[in-house]
Amino acid sequence: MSTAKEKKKSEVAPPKSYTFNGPWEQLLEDDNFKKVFLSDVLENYVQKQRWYGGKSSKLKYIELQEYFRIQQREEVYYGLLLEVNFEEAFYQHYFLPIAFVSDETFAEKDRILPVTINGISGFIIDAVNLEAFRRLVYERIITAEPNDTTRVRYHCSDTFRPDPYESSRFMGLEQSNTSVIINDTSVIKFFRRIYADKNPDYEMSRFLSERKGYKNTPAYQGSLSIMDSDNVNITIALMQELVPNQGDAWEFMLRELNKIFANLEYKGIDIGNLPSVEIFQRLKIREVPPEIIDWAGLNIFLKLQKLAERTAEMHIALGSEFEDTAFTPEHFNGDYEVWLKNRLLYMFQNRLNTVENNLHRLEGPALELATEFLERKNEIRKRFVNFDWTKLKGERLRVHGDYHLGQVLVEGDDFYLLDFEGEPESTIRDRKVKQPPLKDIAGIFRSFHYAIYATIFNNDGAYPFPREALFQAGELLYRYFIGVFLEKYVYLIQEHNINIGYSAERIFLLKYCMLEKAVYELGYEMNSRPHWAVIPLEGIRGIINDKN
Ligand SMILES: Nc1ncnc2c1ncn2[C@@H]1O[C@H](COP(=O)(O)OP(=O)(O)O)[C@@H](O)[C@H]1O
Ligand SMILES: O=P(O)(O)O[C@H]1O[C@H](CO)[C@@H](O[C@H]2O[C@H](CO)[C@@H](O)[C@H](O)[C@H]2O)[C@H](O)[C@H]1O
Repeated sequence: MSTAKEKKKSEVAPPKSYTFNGPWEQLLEDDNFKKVFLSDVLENYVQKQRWYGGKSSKLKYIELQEYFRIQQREEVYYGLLLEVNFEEAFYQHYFLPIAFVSDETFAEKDRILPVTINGISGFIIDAVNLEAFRRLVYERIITAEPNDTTRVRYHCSDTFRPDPYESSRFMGLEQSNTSVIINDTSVIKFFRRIYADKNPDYEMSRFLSERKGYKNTPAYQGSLSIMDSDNVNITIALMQELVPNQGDAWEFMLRELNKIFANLEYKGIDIGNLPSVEIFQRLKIREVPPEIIDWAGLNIFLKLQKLAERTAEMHIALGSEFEDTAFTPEHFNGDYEVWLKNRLLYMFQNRLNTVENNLHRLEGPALELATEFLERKNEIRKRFVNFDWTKLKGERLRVHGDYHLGQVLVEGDDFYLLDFEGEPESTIRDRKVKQPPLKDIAGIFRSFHYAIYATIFNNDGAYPFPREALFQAGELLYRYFIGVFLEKYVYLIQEHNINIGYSAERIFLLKYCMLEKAVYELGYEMNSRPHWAVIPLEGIRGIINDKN
């Protein structure tokens, strides 16, 4: 491994190419190559990648944490685990598979460094671009030995009946990892940001689909992991069934909401006269007033019930384990309370700081709300401190952890739940802590609220009503959405003896987790799309103004 001292940057100009007089299979044993490769060459490359998560920090230097061979017979690629160190005194790990290609047509994308190896000129590129690499990984997974104990481990699920390799292509969607589609039936997701542990997406996918037979997530088919020098199992790639779909539930919800808001004019609805309902009141569809059904249509409520059903089934599966301690349910206790409060107070402080430092980037209602957020900081902090485990009787389970409409695929009238990696900001250990399942419910409710506000903001002027009236209609609709969802969800959860507490406990946890999520979102938006910060700020105000 090269040292930080060796890597003091930018004293020499970046090399234009590298010559190695040995075979490709020995390239990474050449210290000089590593020095050149890890210099500005890789730094410049990495910082341009979509999957690079350090864009708001200052890169100091890159070290090669581990490397391993991804190999089948004579065909060899390298998997690199890069440690990216930042000026701000933290680091992140990334996975980069590399290949050597001499034919330029294979190196149209993601060229990292021109090299000459044993007299043959070519390029080092990101291997994911090569069909041969994707094929090799697929074939190694489907032919994996049942109990692979080698350092580079491939695993194939007993429940998977693979076909021989035929084709592969990039998923081509906006994402933080890199997914490729194999044979139009499987998806291999190469994790880019790597954590020194089993990835929760792998753990949850395998647990839910292989062990519990939960049908509404893509079936686990296999994986690639490595044992690092400390004997820790690190997930590198996850292979799952490709679920045919018509897009995600976020896009679906935005389309539905646009129709619902357009109906206000089209159906001549008097917003001030629409019947109201208590927030968190459970509602069967027949209890939703006819005026609301007439306005929003029955279909959206049927869809919400279906989503509630699939969500409840996920939690029922997650709450039904009695052997594997990574998944067995637990009760609230003092340790959890201390962990939770520490984490949330730290996050809250970080948000205050971010908002204070970025007030100048906000204007109009966002600025007003952000100022109110800062003024009411003690009130919000008190809400986070107000958590007393001795009053809570429900269970904690492994949960989705970052449940929102963008993590749900729509397939006909049904839904598939995806991406169990957890909140990008949390540490890997925190993501595996058992939480009240209502944390996920709070996540999806925040997403309903987001979708309602995004519809109003994105379609400025499209609905001929004052903005305040649209907010009023939106808040009302939100109450009916969550009422219908809650009724179905709580009914199913209780029918399967998962203890999420009595009504007062449930409402306390929902509000607590919704405030947590909205404060989390405020940081996410300030960092990635400040013009959306107004949405979580509205959410925070709504939650703290509700005194019950
Ligand atoms: N198994 C799958 N079947 C169909 N589409 C999928 C599957 N896995 C992912 N997708 C699509 O790819 C997108 C990104 O996947 P996701 O797992 O959320 O990636 P990332 O963790 O990199 O953000 C999803 O929103 C979904 O549209
Ligand atoms: O999907 P990711 O794991 O990357 O989640 C992050 O990005 C999400 C945005 O893509 C962000 O979600 C927030 O915006 C959504 C609309 O774009 C909304 O549906 C969610 O409710 C809201 O939280 C998520 O918080 C973040 O972790």
